[in-house]
Amino acid sequence: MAENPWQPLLHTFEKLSNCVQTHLSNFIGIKSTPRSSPTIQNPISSDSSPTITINSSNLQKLPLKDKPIGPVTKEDLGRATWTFLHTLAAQYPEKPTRQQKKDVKELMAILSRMYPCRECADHFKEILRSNPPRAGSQEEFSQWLCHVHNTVNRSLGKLVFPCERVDARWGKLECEQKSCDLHGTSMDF
Ligand SMILES: Cc1cc2nc3c(=O)[nH]c(=O)nc-3n(C[C@H](O)[C@H](O)[C@H](O)COP(=O)(O)OP(=O)(O)OC[C@H]3O[C@@H](n4cnc5c(N)ncnc54)[C@H](O)[C@@H]3O)c2cc1C
Repeated sequence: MAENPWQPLLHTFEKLSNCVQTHLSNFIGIKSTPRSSPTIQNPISSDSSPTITINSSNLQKLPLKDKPIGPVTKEDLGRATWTFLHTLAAQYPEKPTRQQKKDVKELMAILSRMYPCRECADHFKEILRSNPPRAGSQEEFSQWLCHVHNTVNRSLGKLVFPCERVDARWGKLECEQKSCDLHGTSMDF
């Protein structure tokens, strides 16, 4: 049988319509659910796929990209910031330049003033006072960071992380041809 001449056009239209639907549902965010139900529908799921139901307890642990659009919580912000800091420490050069060591100290000082959670920033300032940043090498910086993260963990009643496993937990970014690596110096500063 001859192919329907409208088929390619219909196919393109269907793809376009799916794309608009996905963007609209991402834009709108959470679908409303009956008041009696404490669950939230995942806006990314479509009618043809099984419905993923997210409740308020597992919602907290979802990566930011999978969360329905809404305000960032203190926990989201903390996880994202620790990810940034531990990744930075994993990529920090073995032999940093004088400028890189200075930048780490400044970054921590700025975090302690501008971190967008007042109580966390004040707490971090106190921690820095008794644990000034140590960033003479990659190992020194990642161990120092692990230690200060544990200080925050303890104050929140969380488990202490074994710092000898920090390199197994946090690695360098996967970038082609090491294009993300930070370069240090071959000279001793
Ligand atoms: C600078 C700073 C100060 C903060 N201060 C406060 C505060 O005062 N009050 C408050 O309520 N929240 C604070 N937070 C947020 C808090 O630390 C957590 O990020 C948040 O409670 C979410 O915790 P979580 O259990 O998901 O794991 P997180 O503590 O966010 O850790 C993320 C992941 O890092 C790994 N990890 C845990 N500990 C270590 C470690 N020591 N070294 C290496 N990796 C580790 C684990 O795999 C964990 O899943 C702060 C965050 C930051 C960045």
